[in-house]
Amino acid sequence: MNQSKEQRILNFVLQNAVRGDPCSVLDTIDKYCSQKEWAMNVGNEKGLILDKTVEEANPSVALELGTYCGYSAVRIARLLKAGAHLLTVEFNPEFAAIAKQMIEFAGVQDKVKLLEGPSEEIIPQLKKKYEVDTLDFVFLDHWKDRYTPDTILLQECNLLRKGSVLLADNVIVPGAPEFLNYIRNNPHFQCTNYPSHLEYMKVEDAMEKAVFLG
Ligand SMILES: O=C(NC/C=C/[C@H]1OC[C@H](O)[C@@H]1O)c1cc([N+](=O)[O-])cc(O)c1O
Ligand SMILES: [Mg+2]
Repeated sequence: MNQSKEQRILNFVLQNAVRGDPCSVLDTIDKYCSQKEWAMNVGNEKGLILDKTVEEANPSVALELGTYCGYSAVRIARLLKAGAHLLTVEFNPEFAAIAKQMIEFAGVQDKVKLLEGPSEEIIPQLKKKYEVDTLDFVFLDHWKDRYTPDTILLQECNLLRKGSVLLADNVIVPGAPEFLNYIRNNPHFQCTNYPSHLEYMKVEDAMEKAVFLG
């Protein structure tokens, strides 16, 4: 049975990146996906916006929705302080298996917990099953029509505190118009838009930051 694109990306990393070096893993994925096969990693341009947002938030507990191959999980985990950790949620078992290997190769496995399943099932389990109090940072990069319901669910589950930072990828392409409408008209969030480009393409995209005001 021939390999998936995601398996080809992982193999390219295993053969060309430096084990235990997160930056080399990120650069190698970006090289493959810009030169050989496009893939939906956040990429280096939007990745720099993600880096700055994570550094500013300096989270103890971070959540990512939509792991895919683990590119942004590695990107976030490499910036976390000692004792901080990232919970990342992936619904697709094939992607989760690839991401697990990517995270381990990068050497950030001690900072990352990969949770397999639908976000709407996992979010309500975070407090009791995964011992989360509140989330300091949330990266939304999963199904675009889940951004709004999952943001509402995070609030209903009391997982946000005053100052929690949400960052959403792809608010232009593929687009999350209903999320933008929800979050920008919600008085409990302070929003900032970061224009950028779709990963590996000359297509406009943007990220939206939303700080929970409590
Ligand atoms: O669908 C996108 N992301 C949704 C990811 C979906 C995955 O996460 C949840 C589910 O397991 C699925 O495997 C996406 C699509 C494009 N795109 O250009 O098509 C670009 C991006 O950055 C994206 O995050
Ligand atoms: Mg994305």
